Amino acid sequence: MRFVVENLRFCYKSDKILDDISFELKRGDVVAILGVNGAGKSTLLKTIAKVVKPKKGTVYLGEEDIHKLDFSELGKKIGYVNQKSEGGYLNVFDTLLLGRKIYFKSSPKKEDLKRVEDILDKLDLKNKAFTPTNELSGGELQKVVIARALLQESEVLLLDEPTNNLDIKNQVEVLKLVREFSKEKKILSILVMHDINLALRFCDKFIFMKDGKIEAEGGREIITAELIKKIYNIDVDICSYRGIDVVVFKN
Ligand SMILES: Nc1ncnc2c1ncn2[C@@H]1O[C@H](COP(=O)(O)OP(=O)(O)OP(=O)(O)O)[C@@H](O)[C@H]1O
Repeated sequence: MRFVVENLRFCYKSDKILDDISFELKRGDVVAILGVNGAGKSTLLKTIAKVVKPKKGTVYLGEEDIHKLDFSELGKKIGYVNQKSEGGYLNVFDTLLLGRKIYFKSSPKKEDLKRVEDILDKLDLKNKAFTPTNELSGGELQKVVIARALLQESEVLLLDEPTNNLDIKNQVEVLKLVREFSKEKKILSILVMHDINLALRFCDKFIFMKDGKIEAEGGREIITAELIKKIYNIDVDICSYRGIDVVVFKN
């Protein structure tokens, strides 16, 4: 199953924010979208998720133009977590159960409850299960909204800066889980990220944006000191530590 973004263009009033964005990805891939502040990364996710309407272009999932689907159909195909989440009066358990709502009618099945319990355990949130989400810390809330999106098991998962607010252990836990879900359930995960080293550890494919356009895309072989200089205007070395590529900035 192919996921194809074709000639997307988006403007805020007269400002062109996305210009002729095209790429093709496949299910099971974990993809990082990288680039400087203001490059258009969040706008690209919003345009794919139909939060904003493109001026031009199409997004296909298989043969289907996903922008022609209504919102409930779209929800089954695309999960989207934006940069800023707000808590509410529902507790963590019920909030997570909402992620399973498309799989049951009036009451949840045993399987749905089990899925929620498992993810609470994996993300170390068991002790917060009955806490209203508006009483969580920023990082705890971030984990809950990502967990809810994972439980939805949509075909494409869009996460805008998923490790924002998270300490280093939770950054690793969340990205591990996103990767596990993507591989097990053949979900295409597209993540806006700033930390290139985390992206290198957890993603298979990289899309670098600059001024609303794609500057480079591909596997880890595209991440070179030249590309980093071109995108961020900083000098780096790319080293290998225990077989892992690491980007280190030079003084
Ligand atoms: N609601 C809006 N109205 C007008 N312009 C906007 C709006 N939202 C974003 N923009 C502009 O669109 C451009 C792209 O913003 P976007 O949030 O997509 O960038 P980004 O690459 O995700 O940045 P960051 O890394 O800082 O989150 C920026 O120049 C921003 O000022």
